[in-house]
Amino acid sequence: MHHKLFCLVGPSGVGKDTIKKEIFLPHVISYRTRPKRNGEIDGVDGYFISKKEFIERDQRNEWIAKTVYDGHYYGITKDQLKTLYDCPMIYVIDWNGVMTLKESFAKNPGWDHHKIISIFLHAPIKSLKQRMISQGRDPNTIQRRLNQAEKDYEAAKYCDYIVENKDGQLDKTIKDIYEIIIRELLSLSKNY
Ligand SMILES: Nc1nc2c(ncn2[C@@H]2O[C@H](COP(=O)(O)OP(=O)(O)O)[C@@H](O)[C@H]2O)c(=O)[nH]1
Ligand SMILES: Nc1ncnc2c1ncn2[C@@H]1O[C@H](COP(=O)(O)OP(=O)(O)O)[C@@H](O)[C@H]1O
Repeated sequence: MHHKLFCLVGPSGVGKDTIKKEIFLPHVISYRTRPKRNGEIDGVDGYFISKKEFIERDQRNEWIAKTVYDGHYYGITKDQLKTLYDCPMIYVIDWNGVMTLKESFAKNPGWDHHKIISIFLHAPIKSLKQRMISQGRDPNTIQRRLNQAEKDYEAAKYCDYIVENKDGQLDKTIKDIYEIIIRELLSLSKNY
C-alpha cells in the first residue's frame, strides 16, 4: 500500500513551485530539458538534463507522467515514487501527467489511482503575467506561457480541488492546501 500523492496543477506563474517548497512533504523532483532559471538549483528545483538524454531514456521506457511543455520535456521515473511507500508526497505536474499517472497506477497491482489527489491553483491571467515579470522571466517565454495558460485553466474542471492563490495572500493559499492535505490524510487513515 502506498500513500497519497498530492499533485499541484495550474498555469505558469500561479505559484506552484513557491507553494510546493512551503509544504512540509517530500517533493517529487522532475527531470526537465528546459534551461535553468536564475536561482534554480539542479537536483532541488528539478533535474536539468539534455533533450538527447531525455529521448534516450524515453526509448528505454524510463519515464512515467512525461509531458512536453513549451517545447521542453518533463518527466519522472517510477522509482522516484518509491518514497510513497513511507509517506505522502507533493508533485508539480500538468494535467496530462496526472492522467498518465492515474492510468499507470491503475495498471499496476498495489498502486491505487484514487490516491492521486489533484489540486488546481488558480489566479487571474493579469496576476500570472505580473508575477512572471517580477521574477525577471524572459518576455518571449512569458508570452508563450500566457498563451498556454488558456489551455492550462481547462484542467480546473477535472481536478479534485481548486484553490485560489490571490495576490499577496500566499499564506492563506498555503493554509488552504494544508487543510486539504490533512482532510485527505485523515480520510486515508479511516479507510485502513
Ligand atoms: N507531466 C509532467 N508535467 C510536469 C512535470 N514537471 C513539471 N511539469 C509541468 O510542466 C509545466 C512547466 O513547468 P516549469 O518549466 O517549471 O514552468 P512554470 O510552470 O512556468 O514554472 C508545468 O505545467 C508543470 O506542472 C513532470 O514531471 N510531468
Ligand atoms: N499569492 C501570491 N501573491 C503574489 N505573488 C505570488 C503569490 N504566489 C506566488 N507568487 C510569486 O509568483 C511568482 C511565480 O511563482 P512560481 O512558484 O514560480 O509559479 P509557477 O511554478 O506556477 O510557475 C514567484 O515570484 C512567487 O513568489
